Amino acid sequence: MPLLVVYNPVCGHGTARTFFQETVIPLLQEHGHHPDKIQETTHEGHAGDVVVEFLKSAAGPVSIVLGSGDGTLHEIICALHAAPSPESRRKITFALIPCGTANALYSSFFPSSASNQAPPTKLESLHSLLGLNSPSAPRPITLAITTFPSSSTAVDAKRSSISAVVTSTALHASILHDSEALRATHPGIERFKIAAQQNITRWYHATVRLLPAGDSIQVYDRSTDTFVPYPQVASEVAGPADIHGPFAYFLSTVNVDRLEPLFRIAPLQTSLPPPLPPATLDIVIVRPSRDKLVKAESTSDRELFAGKCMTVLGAAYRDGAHVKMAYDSSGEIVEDEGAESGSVVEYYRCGGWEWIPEEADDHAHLVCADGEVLRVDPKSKATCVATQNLDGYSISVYI
Ligand SMILES: Nc1ncnc2c1ncn2[C@@H]1O[C@H](COP(=O)(O)OP(=O)(O)OP(=O)(O)O)[C@@H](O)[C@H]1O
Repeated sequence: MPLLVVYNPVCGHGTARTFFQETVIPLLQEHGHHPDKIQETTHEGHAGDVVVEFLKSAAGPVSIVLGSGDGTLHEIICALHAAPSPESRRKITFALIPCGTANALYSSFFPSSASNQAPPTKLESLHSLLGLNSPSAPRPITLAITTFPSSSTAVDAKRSSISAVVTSTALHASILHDSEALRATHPGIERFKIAAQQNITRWYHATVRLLPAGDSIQVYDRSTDTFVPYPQVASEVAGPADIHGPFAYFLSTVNVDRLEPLFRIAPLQTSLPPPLPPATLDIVIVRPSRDKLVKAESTSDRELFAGKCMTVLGAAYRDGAHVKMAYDSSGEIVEDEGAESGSVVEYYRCGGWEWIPEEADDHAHLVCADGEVLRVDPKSKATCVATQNLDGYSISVYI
């Protein structure tokens, strides 16, 4: 099978070049795999161009050894979507080498946990390509396609983006927006925590419309630890369901239960894995209106709720404990409370969503797709839909 090796020398702590030259390429050669092309990226967007060019010269299914974070994989997938689609179904299987900052896809497929006898190394996916791990089929990945109807007539107006990890608005999109400016001084995940502190008191004004997968929208019921049909579509005709803001947190994931090795924000992706098909995404929402101690959108109430948000996000680092949190009768957050108290986190599984920001709220117009930050046009919306079919491509990861 044709083999391409691509690595991004500047992602994460900038170690990919040394790791590829000293470890990855020698290991491939030792096992009789001689790459058709080895390419170090030289600029933003380069990885996508390299893959599209390679596919023109290589017939049939291809393997790609990719040394990067999630953002470079995102660029490749977007470049495939922008390129003319193949006439026959094209299979692309990635061996991921986690060299980036967050490496959400890799750390979800090869998780670290207290119970791991031997923590995963950076070579697990490559070992599967080489047949050194116990045999398992490559895992097809679900993609989330976000489209932005544009009022702009500019030729280069960006109309869509595709995520293999996360699509978000609200706090998470603001964090990714602000953290990019901190990359030079904070190359590790601490830049996300600094940006979170800068944005934690903000609320985002929008309406979310949940879109069914097939005819189903599901909501997590923490009292039974199962998904149950979302009430508004239990009627005969399934239709969209609206959730009104303000929102503190709104995020959806495909494929991943975590955004960093220990930040398990969508834990049900692995504890209650979605059956396929149809393709679905998991949505995690935190809204201040569910907290009875929040009376108004005042500075003091936003500060009060910021503390609750930090508690929720902190619990995500404790193996996804936030999905079990509830408000007790005095409005304080407790864990594993009985069914009668209200969940702090709303957790949905469905086919997609629409985010319709209020025009006056500038920050509510930001959307993050795997680290790329885009903006909803005034009076417009973003629509995100899960799929396993990207044009003529079938994309998998060696696990
Ligand atoms: N030679 C290069 N010089 C500058 N930027 C580059 C180069 N090669 C790739 N890039 C850009 O580097 C950016 C960061 O890459 P990537 O997202 O993979 O890593 P990361 O942000 O460190 O990790 P993660 O996405 O997992 O948090 C990408 O936007 C990519 O376009």
